[in-house]
Formats: sequence, structure tokens, C-alpha cells
Amino acid sequence: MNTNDLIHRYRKETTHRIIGLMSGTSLDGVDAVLVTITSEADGHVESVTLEDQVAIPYTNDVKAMVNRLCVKGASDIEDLCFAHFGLAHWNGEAVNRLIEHSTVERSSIAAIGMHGQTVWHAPVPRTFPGPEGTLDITGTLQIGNAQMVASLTGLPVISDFRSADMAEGGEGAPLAPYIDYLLFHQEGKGIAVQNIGGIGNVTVLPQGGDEEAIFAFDTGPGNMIIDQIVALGTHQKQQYDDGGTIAARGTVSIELLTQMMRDPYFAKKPPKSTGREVYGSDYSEQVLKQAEALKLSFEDVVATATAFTAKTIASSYTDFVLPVTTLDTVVVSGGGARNKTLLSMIKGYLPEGISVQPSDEVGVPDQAREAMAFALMAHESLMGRPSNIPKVTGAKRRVVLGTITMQQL
Ligand SMILES: Nc1ncnc2c1ncn2[C@@H]1O[C@H](COP(=O)(O)OP(=O)(O)OP(=O)(O)O)[C@@H](O)[C@H]1O
Ligand SMILES: CC(=O)N[C@H]1[C@@H]2OC[C@@H](O2)[C@@H](O)[C@@H]1O[C@H](C)C(=O)O
Repeated sequence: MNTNDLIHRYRKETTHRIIGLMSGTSLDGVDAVLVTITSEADGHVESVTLEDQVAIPYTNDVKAMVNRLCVKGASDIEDLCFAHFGLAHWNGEAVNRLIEHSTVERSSIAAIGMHGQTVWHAPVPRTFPGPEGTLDITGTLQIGNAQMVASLTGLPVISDFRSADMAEGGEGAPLAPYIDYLLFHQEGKGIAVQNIGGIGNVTVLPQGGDEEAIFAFDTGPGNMIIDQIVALGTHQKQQYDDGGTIAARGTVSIELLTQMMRDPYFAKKPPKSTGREVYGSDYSEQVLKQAEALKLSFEDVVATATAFTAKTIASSYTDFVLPVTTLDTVVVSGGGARNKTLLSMIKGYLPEGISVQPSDEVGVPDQAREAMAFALMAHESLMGRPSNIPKVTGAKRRVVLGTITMQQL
């Protein structure tokens, strides 16, 4: 089968099975979901149903290598090349385990939508020598070789979702908001879908608004700083603050929190996106130095980093969301939904009357949303339909995202 045959066959059906793969900025591993999508004949999506999911956590050595790739000056070009192919095996294995777990026929799956692992995201332009003078360019890099995944799974792979949006002047992120209206819209309610992964990002479904009214942006760091401080403080024995119990034992340092909130990212108006390039290990080491000067305990630093994430989320709403719509509920997705201290701090910083609810409680497992979004985007790629939201990414126009890579038969 070639690409044309795949597209032709796909567009004749109105029920489709797709696997979505996400490996996010927290570097915790690969999330894989199996979904069934029902659509009208023109591809317009009626429903996306989660059938099954598996996750493969990265081992500490893979996590450490990918983390190094994300650090300017520490990354190694040989590691980058090997990780591009090595991570394809992690994605391929996630697909194969998911198929085994779900017991569905491999041949009933139309394609895989794979995000890949972001190692660098540069939405702020820098100069680059061009053929006819200096250029201002932006860039983003997701690794995990698609041909290798196609070969390991025997399935077509749609990948590289961010490039087409960037080619149209967009930030290439966030993209997952594309699924949020479908999953989380509630008639007459103002909803904020807050993802807390490595980075935090919000999708706003304004009260009384339709699909066109949604907007979204990265709120800042999610678990990234908390994770790095916990890993350093426990000599790598713990990779995150399970349930938020360490933070719950500490006291928030108002002095450190105030210094951290001075970051210009938070005052910047959306569209905006950020990543590990800004809030990676250099940033956390800086925070630890400030904490040492203030003689804070390990628990106090974790509590302050947790309060920082909570405050950046709440202040984003005060500055950019509440002037546009009232909010009834904040639905929290991503691994941060399991951090009870973080959730209660978010609630504490928000105006009264807004409820905070993990996405599991509204039927979407917290680790599934982003992988489901890339399955949906793979569907749109095969249907030839745009799936970026220009208002969210800043792109000049709506475009079809993703590159199709065929398996060998
Ligand atoms: N039980 C738990 N208690 C507290 N935090 C948790 C728990 N489980 C997961 N997490 C946090 O969630 C993170 C993983 O979240 P998730 O998989 O949503 O991130 P991601 O998809 O990698 O990131 P992003 O959405 O930024 O791309 C972990 O790094 C950890 O900080
Ligand atoms: C470049 C990149 O990988 N960005 C991630 C990151 O993690 C969360 C946030 O920052 C979001 O902008 C994005 O991921 C999700 C899947 C998105 O595009 O919506």
C-alpha cells in the first residue's frame, strides 16, 4: 500500500481506529492510547472514544540522556542521532504492548499519530544567515524516527505535527487544545482545561462560546521544576513528589516565590509557548542557589516550587482568561492532576466559586488527553483537514498538520 491508497481507503470509512502516542516534556516516558473515531463522510469528527491505554516509563538512564539533549552546551550530537532511532523503539514497543493488551487485530488499526520527544522548542525568533541576507527564524525539534516506528509496528505513522504550523508563522504549540471542545465542552459553562505535564498549558472554553471561541496558551512550568528539585533532593530515588506529600510538609517561602514570579514570561500576552529550554536543569539549579541563600529546607523548596506552578496558573487566569469569560470549573489533566497539594494551592489562588476537578472525574484519564489529541490530529491529516488553531499558535492560517510515513509491506 502506498500513501495514496491509504488516504483513499481511509476516506471511504466513517469509523476509524487510531493509536496516539505522546512523550511529553516531563520526560516520564511514552503514553499510548487506542481510540475509535467516528466521522461524517467529509471527515468532520463526531466522536473520539478511548478504547485502551498503556504507558511505558523511561528508565532513569534514558531520561538522563534525553534531559542532557535538552541542555545547551551539554547535549551531544552523537547522542541526538542515536536517541532519534532509540526512542523510536520505545514508541514502537508502546504500540505493540497496546495492541497486545487490547487484543484488537493489528489490521483493524488505520495509523499511528506520534508526537515524538521534544528536545528543543524555539518559538522566539533568532537570526540565521540566509541565501539573501539575514533571516529571523523559529524552530522546534521532536525526535523518534517515524520510519523506524512504521517498521517496528507494521503501521503507517503520522508525525512531525508542529512544523506546518511553524511554517505559517505559528509557535507550533500548543496543539492538543484541538481536542478539548470535543472532550470537555459543557453547555452554558465556562471551562478551563489545565494540562499540568512538564509544562502547564490551558485551553479555555468560554461560557456560551462555540468551537471558534476557544483559546489556549502555555501557562509556564508544570511539574518540571518540582520534579527536578525532588530528584536532586532525594539523590534520584524519587522522580516526582508523589501525591504532593513533600510539598505538604513544607512552608512556602514568599520571598523566593516573589522572585520567581518576576519572570517576564507571565506578563507576556498569548499566543505564547515555552519549554525545557527555559525551565530545565539550569533554571532549577538557579532556584536551589536562591533557596540555599534563604536557608530553606528541602520540603520548603518543593512547597515553594509547587506554589510557583499554582500561582502562575491562577495569575494567567486573572490576567488573560477571566477578562474574557467567567469560569465554573478548572478541569486538570496531565500527571499534575495527581498532586493533591498542587491542586489545593491552585484552588486557593483562584477567586472563590471556581471548582478544580481532575479530568478522570469527567471521564478522561489524566494521562490520555494529549495522546488522544495526536490520534485525532492523525485522523485529520489522513482526511486532509487542518487541525491547528491559528488563534492559539499565532499561525497565519489553518493548515493540515503532520507527515505520513508508510510501513514496508
Ligand atoms: N502520583 C503522582 N503524584 C504527583 N505527581 C505526579 C504523579 N504522577 C505523575 N506525576 C507528575 O506528572 C508528570 C508527568 O505528567 P505528564 O505525563 O502529563 O507530562 P508530559 O506529557 O510528559 O508533559 P507535557 O504535557 O508538558 O508535554 C510527572 O513528571 C510527575 O511530575
Ligand atoms: C514543543 C512542545 O513539545 N510543547 C509541549 C509542552 O508540553 C505542554 C506544553 O508544552 C504544550 O505546548 C506542548 O505539548 C502539548 C501536547 C500541546 O502541543 O498541546
